[in-house]
Amino acid sequence: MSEVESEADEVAESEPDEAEVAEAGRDEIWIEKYRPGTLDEVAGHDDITARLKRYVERDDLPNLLFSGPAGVGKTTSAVAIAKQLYGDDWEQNFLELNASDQRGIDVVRDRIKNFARSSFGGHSYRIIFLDEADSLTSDAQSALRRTMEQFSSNTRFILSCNYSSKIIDPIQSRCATFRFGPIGDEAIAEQTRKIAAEEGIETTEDGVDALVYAADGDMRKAINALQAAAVMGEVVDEEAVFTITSTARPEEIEQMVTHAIEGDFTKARKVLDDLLTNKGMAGGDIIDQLHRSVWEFDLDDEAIVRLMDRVGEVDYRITEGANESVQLEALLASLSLEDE
Ligand SMILES: Nc1ncnc2c1ncn2[C@@H]1O[C@H](COP(=O)(O)OP(=O)(O)OP(=O)(O)O)[C@@H](O)[C@H]1O
Repeated sequence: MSEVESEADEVAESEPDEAEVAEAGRDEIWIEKYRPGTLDEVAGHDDITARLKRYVERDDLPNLLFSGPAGVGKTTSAVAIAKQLYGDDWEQNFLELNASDQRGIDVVRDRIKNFARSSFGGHSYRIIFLDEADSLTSDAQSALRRTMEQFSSNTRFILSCNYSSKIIDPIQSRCATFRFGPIGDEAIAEQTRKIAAEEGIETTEDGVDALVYAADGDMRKAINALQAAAVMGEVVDEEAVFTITSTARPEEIEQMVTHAIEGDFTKARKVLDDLLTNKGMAGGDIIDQLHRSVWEFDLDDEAIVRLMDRVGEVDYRITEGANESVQLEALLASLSLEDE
């Protein structure tokens, strides 16, 4: 194994988590240090923040439902609303709960009731932020709906979830829904450049592009990757970012698919093996990258259709627990056979 490979192997074994990032010599986790404090600072969701600001200005907040993928600013926006409404008192008037609390929904309900019964600082309502609301069963959601009604005079709920379709209709109809999409590339690039400048970290242009690519719309992922890469070396470049995030370069994915489509299964399998073994990538992530990149490859329409068909099938099988490398090899094998 070459030096570069063994180095890649070492760092790719596990993606650094937030605690490791903090331990690695930095005082603070950057996602917290640079969490926007106001709605104006929330990047990439101008329409949403403009509407939320109007509620705050009128001090007239309805119940809210925030839906969208991880790391795009749902919690951040809820906290910003509380900060803008309550100023220094915001922590006394804002309760953050996780609906998937290990101790069960009864504990969550009790905490909601205790918080909603009390009042603080003469405000007419307090805010309860319930994260992962879509992890509640329909029965638990029905109970939550009754609690929302019971305390509607002095409490506003902000529910956060990945999929609003998993929230029962009676709750949806009691909330104003905001769909937070993945954050745009430009907003992620701008935020990571800003943080790097404040931290005195040098980034190359291809390093920022790699952060944007690896983050795939998730600002938390981009900032964590920047911090982890900054711990690794002087300059945050493409190499550092792809290594630290266990992300394949788009060229590697293209190479793998092209070999397979040209009928050279052995070469295609070698690239796959390198991604799984040396770069420590998960099969599901390779499928995600394949899915994202297909349109950028120089393939004819028929090849794209065939590939997408296989990607859908393999994605489903991996999600259901099938062996990742068997599935990916089978995908490459079927592409290789098609050409004959
Ligand atoms: N729109 C954004 N603008 C600026 N920073 C952001 C934005 N979204 C996320 N971040 C950064 O990522 C961190 C995590 O974001 P946040 O907790 O708001 O994500 P979330 O959408 O609530 O995700 P989850 O569903 O996983 O809880 C923030 O502390 C902040 O540093």
